[in-house]
Amino acid sequence: MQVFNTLGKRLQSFEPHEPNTVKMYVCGPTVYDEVHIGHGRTFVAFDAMSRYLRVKGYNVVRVQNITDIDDKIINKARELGKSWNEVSEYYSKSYLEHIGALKVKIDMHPKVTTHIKEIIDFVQRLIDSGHAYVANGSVYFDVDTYPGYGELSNVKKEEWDQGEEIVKEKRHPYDFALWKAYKPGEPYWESPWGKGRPGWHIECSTMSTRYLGTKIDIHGGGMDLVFPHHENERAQTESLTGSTWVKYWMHVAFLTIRKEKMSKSKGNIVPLKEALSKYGPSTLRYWFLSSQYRNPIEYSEEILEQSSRSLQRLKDAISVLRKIIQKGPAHYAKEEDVKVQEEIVRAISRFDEHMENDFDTSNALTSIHEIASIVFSKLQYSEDVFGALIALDGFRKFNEVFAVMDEEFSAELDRLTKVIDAVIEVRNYLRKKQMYDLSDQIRDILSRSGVKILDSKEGSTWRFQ
Ligand SMILES: Nc1ncnc2c1ncn2[C@@H]1O[C@H](COP(=O)(O)OP(=O)(O)OP(=O)(O)O)[C@@H](O)[C@H]1O
Ligand SMILES: [Zn+2]
Repeated sequence: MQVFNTLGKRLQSFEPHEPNTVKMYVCGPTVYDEVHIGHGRTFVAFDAMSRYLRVKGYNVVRVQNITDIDDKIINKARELGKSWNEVSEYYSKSYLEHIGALKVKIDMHPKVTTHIKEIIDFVQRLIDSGHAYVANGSVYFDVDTYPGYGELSNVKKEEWDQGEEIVKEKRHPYDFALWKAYKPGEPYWESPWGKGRPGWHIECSTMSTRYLGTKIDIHGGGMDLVFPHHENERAQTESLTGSTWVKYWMHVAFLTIRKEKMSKSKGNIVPLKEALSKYGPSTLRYWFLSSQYRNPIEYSEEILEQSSRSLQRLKDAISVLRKIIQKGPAHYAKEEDVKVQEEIVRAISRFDEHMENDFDTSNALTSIHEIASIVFSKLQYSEDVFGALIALDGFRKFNEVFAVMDEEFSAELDRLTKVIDAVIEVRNYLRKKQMYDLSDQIRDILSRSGVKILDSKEGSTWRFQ
């Protein structure tokens, strides 16, 4: 499998440190506003990667932090006249709820404020090893002590002035804060350097090494994090451990709105909770994954409606397949059927090939639509049960990665389908006996439960509305 490494900007073959385990750390949100669909895009991208890796047999451990103390949280609390922790607690709860509703599986959500001791310890070790220095109660990382600085982002340190308020106390303008000295009115923790709070970058180095050890396989986030955040994380961590920290640096392109990055600070967000209630998790995931993660996506209502229709087409194909299978029994496949079966198998292996190519969910999805086309143009008429079983398996595999049709593959649904089929059979009998009052009543009852019956001369079929 090939993955694109931001470090070196090239495709590399994927070989995790340990043969069966993938350790993944994704930078989570700063919780001062609602989680939005831009976050959704990035978090779902890593979710699909994890799911695919799990299908391949890896044990994936995903850690994603919550930044629950930061300038932006403090400012928001001031604006609202609330305490900083009221703000961060409210938004982190909302974040966890909605990212869960989006079916993003994260194993651990460590928060900065419950890891202050570990952060202080990390900073102290950087000071002890000569990579950091104390100035006026703050601690800065001495960038000149890490020769690899700039390799990840290709940004020259000399060209970067962090724009800190008190630059004078830094040895170089490009040094960055590991620990910020207390300012009146701000939250603080006690430390060997006096009262203060952690800088932004140090939290991810600390929490990642705390839970995943000193070597991780995938570290990622949105593209905006390459510089300075990940460049700084890398410098601190590798200075401390003395060895390569991350094997693959992976970054997701932006979700944009009116061609601009969607972000809390720009005030142009579509909250995830709104999008979830309007479109549901599956349509959102489908849209996010219909582009490869390194290509930007532009938000519009039309694109979501179109995604919903495309997804429905896949679900309709599954209904056709289920009917063919239920109808059975399997007959000996004709030559034509075998050709169709082979076509389906080829489409399924193309799905894999695209996923193996840097998680190209976009082309992988195209292969799945090819199967749907085969269902509608061929299987529907040939009613070849073997072909239908192969195709259904392809859809199942697709869903294990995309998680957009979970209802279609639940055991519950299997049972429900059988019950509805039985009711339809009774109704067909009633219609044959011209007992239309009763059969109409059944149709109305089913319709109220979201089951739409389609009558034709040959009999009746049904689908979920
Ligand atoms: N529009 C977006 N598209 C893709 N990923 C995004 C987008 N916005 C944020 N992310 C990613 O989500 C994670 C959390 O980001 P963060 O909390 O900084 O969000 P934000 O809205 O950009 O906030 P801010 O405006 O304060 O920077 C990061 O990995 C970030 O790269
Ligand atoms: Zn981070």
